[in-house]
Amino acid sequence: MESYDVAVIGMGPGGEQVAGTLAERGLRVLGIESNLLGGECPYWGCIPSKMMIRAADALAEARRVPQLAGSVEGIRPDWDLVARRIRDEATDNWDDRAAVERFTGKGGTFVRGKGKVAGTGRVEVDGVSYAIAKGIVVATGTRPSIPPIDGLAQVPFWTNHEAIEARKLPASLIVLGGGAIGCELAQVFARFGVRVSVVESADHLLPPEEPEAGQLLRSVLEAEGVQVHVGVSARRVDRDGGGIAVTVGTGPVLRAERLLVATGRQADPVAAGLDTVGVDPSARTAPVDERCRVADGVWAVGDLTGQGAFTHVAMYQADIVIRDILGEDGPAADYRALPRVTFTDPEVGSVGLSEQRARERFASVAVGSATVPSTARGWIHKVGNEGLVKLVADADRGVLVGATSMGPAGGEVLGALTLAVHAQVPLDTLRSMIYAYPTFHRGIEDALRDLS
Ligand SMILES: Cc1cc2nc3c(=O)[nH]c(=O)nc-3n(C[C@H](O)[C@H](O)[C@H](O)COP(=O)(O)OP(=O)(O)OC[C@H]3O[C@@H](n4cnc5c(N)ncnc54)[C@H](O)[C@@H]3O)c2cc1C
Ligand SMILES: NC(=O)c1ccc[n+]([C@@H]2O[C@H](COP(=O)([O-])OP(=O)(O)OC[C@H]3O[C@@H](n4cnc5c(N)ncnc54)[C@H](O)[C@@H]3O)[C@@H](O)[C@H]2O)c1
Repeated sequence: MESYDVAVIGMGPGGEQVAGTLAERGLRVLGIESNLLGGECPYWGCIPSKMMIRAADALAEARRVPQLAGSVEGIRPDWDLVARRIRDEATDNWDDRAAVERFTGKGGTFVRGKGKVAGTGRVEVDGVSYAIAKGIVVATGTRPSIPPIDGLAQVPFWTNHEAIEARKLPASLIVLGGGAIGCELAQVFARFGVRVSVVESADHLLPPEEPEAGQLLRSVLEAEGVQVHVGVSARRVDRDGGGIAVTVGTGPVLRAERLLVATGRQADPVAAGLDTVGVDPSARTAPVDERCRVADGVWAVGDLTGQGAFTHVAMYQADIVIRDILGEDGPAADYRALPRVTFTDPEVGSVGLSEQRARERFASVAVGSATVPSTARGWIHKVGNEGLVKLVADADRGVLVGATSMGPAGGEVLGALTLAVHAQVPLDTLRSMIYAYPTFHRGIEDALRDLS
């Protein structure tokens, strides 16, 4: 039986980081990936979707020119340019040769296949066993979660994979799920001329975020022609000629050429063999401690851990696991100041707790907010200036425990708020600092004044 120091099962952003770094540090590392080395983020997630968003935002900015600067003749969206950029620049036509060479160049051994933990110190890849001396790291990510809606299994639909791979856009699209994927892609496709409807079962878009943000995003999308249905679930799905019909609650039947299902993700700890090292077979995610340990000699990172399905979480956890395997000191995982950004226009950035979550946790909560158009920079920006800053403080300790920054560059403004929550900067310190004029981040100062 071949033996290695470390096996990494699943080579998305989390697994790739662990495997590559440990190989560079001289360990004998076996990297196992059933699909493409790099995972969702570079091939069907963050990177190609943000390229799509970049293109859609360029169109939106061009359409704003008449209100600010004159006229732009003949804006003609051309999806072919985006589809080609995704093939040529982002995904190498979904070929991971360069990533595999990067990993083997660091000294790692790569095997393509389905891996699983087979008890302590052992992994199996498609029936072949390997002995693992120091540690097994499981980073198998998630796959789309498909809701049990009558008729859905009988019709063709897109998940993020088909949406990212699209060479040609449909004339119309129903998006099931108004979360991060649903909202980002709905806006992209609408800006390229697709008639888009979004169906979200929660009572506002982006349900984990502040309701104000979800409501504002809804009005922005509607102003761009997207039909938004919130607080209703799809009851059934049927074929409708060459397209799809979705019956929403007791209400309308939506019809479109295509359906995109973006209703969340699911992990599978048992498929990764984690039950063989003591994980409850009914667990929906891999239970990890503050060092991402699952059991003796077994770690998990990334979406599989359920600590936030973001590339930056996978990479943050990867660094913790690398240190733990190498026996190096360093801080344990701390998710209090976990930032997330939905890259719609306006961007919706948030960190830490929402007001509701904070009220569940702390006796005395203060909130303050400011709208972007009411700031000097927002007013100057004019068209496309929708947004807000909302702060949530634990009033007893006088520190921020959560914040939202929505607006143009909302994800960038979030940086200052993430630092404040992470470092527990006293509110008085935040109030006494100087905010450059006229920046979007001056909205933070206005919201601090509003805290009560
Ligand atoms: C459309 C979209 C846009 C996104 N945008 C952003 C964004 O802007 N910012 C952000 O932070 N996050 C974004 N995300 C989320 C981000 O892609 C994920 O959080 C990240 O990829 C998770 O990394 P991971 O390493 O946990 O798993 P994954 O990237 O899911 O990788 C897991 C890998 O494991 C492999 N695998 C699974 N089972 C096995 C097995 N048994 N054996 C071998 N290999 C296996 C899979 O093939 C896969 O390659 C986006 C996601 C999507 C879908
Ligand atoms: N910018 C980013 O960082 C970014 C972008 C895209 C995705 N992601 C990550 O990928 C994950 C998956 O994205 P997602 O959008 O699929 O999941 P999500 O959990 O963010 O959103 C899914 C949405 O679908 C809704 N929903 C569930 N069942 C439904 C049904 N039957 N009918 C109507 N609505 C239903 C949920 O209420 C939820 O709002 C995200 O949670 C996020 O962590 C991140």
